[in-house]
Amino acid sequence: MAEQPILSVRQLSKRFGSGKALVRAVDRVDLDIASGELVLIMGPSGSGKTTLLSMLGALLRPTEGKVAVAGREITDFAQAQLARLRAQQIGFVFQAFNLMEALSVEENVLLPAQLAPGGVKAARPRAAELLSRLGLTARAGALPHTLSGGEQQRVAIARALINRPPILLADEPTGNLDSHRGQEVMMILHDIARDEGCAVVMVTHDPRVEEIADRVLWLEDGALRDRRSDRHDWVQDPVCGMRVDAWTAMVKTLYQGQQHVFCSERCLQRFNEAPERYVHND
Ligand SMILES: Nc1ncnc2c1ncn2[C@@H]1O[C@H](COP(=O)(O)OP(=O)(O)OP(=O)(O)O)[C@@H](O)[C@H]1O
Repeated sequence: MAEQPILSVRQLSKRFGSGKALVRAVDRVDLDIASGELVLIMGPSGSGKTTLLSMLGALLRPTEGKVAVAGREITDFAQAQLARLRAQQIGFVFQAFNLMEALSVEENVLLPAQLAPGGVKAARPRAAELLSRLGLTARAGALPHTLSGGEQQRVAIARALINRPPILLADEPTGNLDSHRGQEVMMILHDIARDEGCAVVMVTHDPRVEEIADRVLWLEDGALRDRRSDRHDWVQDPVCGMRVDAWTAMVKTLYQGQQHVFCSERCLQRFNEAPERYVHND
């Protein structure tokens, strides 16, 4: 990576609990993210994705290791410094849109600008530009509950970008959206990464997003690896017959000592109802 990474972590670890209850949620992760890059973090449930993202966004202090934003180490920052850093350098988009219900769309978008040097007034043209870009101009005065899920998530994206942060962190941003709206939100994030030079790091379970990502990282048991360099391990879903990558599949079960992999929870449920229908011991 020729340029200095906008976000860099070294030997980053987070442990919860102790003794028998010790959880190594993130375990000695090294990672460099460049400006304008769209990076996906995927992995099974409970593998440490949210914990890693929270440390990347200075929302959670690591147990060990270092985090640097634009070459500046933030590990020893006091709470007030971290709050300023988050307000100015990092935008967050979550699965739950977390909009303020009593505020209009535009007021929601402008909220983080209160913490920016120019304040809300200076940010108004930027808010108008973002609302236009995200197709929300006509809804600027509306209250969030009158918007569709996809529109609400677009408001959350505009809010995350109001202070022109060089880093945008998104945790399951399409988790509450149908596939069409989800795809739309993904393309917006992709375009923003490209046009604004913003690094986008996204946690997702959605394999369709892989196509638009620059890098796909796989987190398992707290450890990270580059998934595209790994080979695929194609197997057949025993219920529907679909080709599934056993290496990355989320839905698996053990039956008679053998692992079976499924395309969805629905197929697993059907399998569990009558496994003997799908497993042939010949
Ligand atoms: N505050 C906490 N206290 C104790 N354990 C925690 C805490 N936060 C997370 N963990 C544990 O750390 C591990 C990683 O959790 P994390 O939420 O980061 O996983 P994830 O990959 O984001 O999961 P999912 O895809 O289900 O959201 C889990 O075993 C979880 O139970």
